Amino acid sequence: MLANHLFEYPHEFKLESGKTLPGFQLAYTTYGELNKEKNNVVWVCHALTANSDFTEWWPDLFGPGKLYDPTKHFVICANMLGGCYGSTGPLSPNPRTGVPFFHSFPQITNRDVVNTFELLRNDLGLDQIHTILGGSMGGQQALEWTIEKPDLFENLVIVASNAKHSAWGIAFNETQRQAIKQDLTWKLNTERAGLNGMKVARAIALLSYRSHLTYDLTQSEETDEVFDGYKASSYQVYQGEKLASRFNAFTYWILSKAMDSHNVGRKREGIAKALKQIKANALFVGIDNDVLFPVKEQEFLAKHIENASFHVIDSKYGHDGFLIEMSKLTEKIQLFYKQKKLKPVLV
Ligand SMILES: CC(=O)SCCNC(=O)CCNC(=O)[C@H](O)C(C)(C)COP(=O)(O)OP(=O)(O)OC[C@H]1O[C@@H](n2cnc3c(N)ncnc32)[C@H](O)[C@@H]1OP(=O)(O)O
Ligand SMILES: N[C@@H](CCO)C(=O)O
Repeated sequence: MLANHLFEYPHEFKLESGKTLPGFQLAYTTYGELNKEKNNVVWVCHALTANSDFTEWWPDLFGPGKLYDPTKHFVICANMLGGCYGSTGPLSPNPRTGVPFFHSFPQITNRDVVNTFELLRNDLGLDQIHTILGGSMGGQQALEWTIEKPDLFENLVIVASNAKHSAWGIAFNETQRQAIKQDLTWKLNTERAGLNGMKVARAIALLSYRSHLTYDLTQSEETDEVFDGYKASSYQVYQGEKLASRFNAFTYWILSKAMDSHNVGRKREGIAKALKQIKANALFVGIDNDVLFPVKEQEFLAKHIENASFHVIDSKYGHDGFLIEMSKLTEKIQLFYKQKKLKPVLV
């Protein structure tokens, strides 16, 4: 029932920057079947390093008997443009030259990513979306889309995200890109260029994805006798290695820049006016201890959107709690449907 597909867009695609891509492809995953009324669509937007297989990184939400059940819903998620899981990105061959884009891949924004989703949606003939869900960068994209197409979405669920990427978030991303830049291989046009720098970038990022409390609870030494070779140190190294086995520095660079450029108010006369466009019933969930997308950012969103609720998940994990606190997140979404008297389950 879980199926992978490819959408090819063979025409020139204009980016927000004014630059163009000579077409693109999106690799996407679906789970379940579209019903006759075409009203059972659940669209998921993935975060920075995740992929279109939502059952891998949000396993508790999707499956038979779960909140989003493939016997009732048609769940879809596309790998974002610029990524490295099958959609067009910096390692894809540039049809204009026949060799991978590498450093020549143009800068993209969340709005560009959403425009590719919109082309896919049209191609599939989906003219209503029951619920769109996204966390972190995926939440930024879900928000962009519900602003751009207010009549398309019935419900919007956003976790640990924001209306505009914060100065703090940009500073973290820039520091990570500086680490990539320091890697002497970064200038090369090879798949592994900048990979050691990216390992450091991931280690830096982890400091913003977790919290003081997380490290305290999971990486503290058990004895007073240690004076080198700390658990916290090997954890940082390991996390860099782990990402390097499934990602590349070009995509890391492009997507972190896309995140930095996130501002729903751009060319829409400001954030407040942009958020007023949203017609969907909205749920914003913040994660306690999230230093990267602090709960005040989700509270702000809820305040500026009609029909919005705001909840906080108590967590010791910080930002990554949006991927880890599955049962608490499921409860919040169930409650949202119940309070709004909405039917999450369609038959
Ligand atoms: C569910 C998935 O991970 S799907 C895989 C793709 N992931 C995605 O697409 C979404 C993004 N995912 C993520 O960001 C992360 O996977 C999270 C947030 C979901 C979970 O993070 P994790 O890194 O798995 O958890 P955590 O921080 O507890 O680290 C555990 C790993 O660190 C290792 N580790 C823990 N402490 C130490 C230490 N002191 N020194 C070295 N290694 C350590 C563990 O052995 C474990 O290794 P493993 O992942 O190879 O089993
Ligand atoms: N752990 C998340 C963090 C960004 O939200 C990821 O790697 O995508």
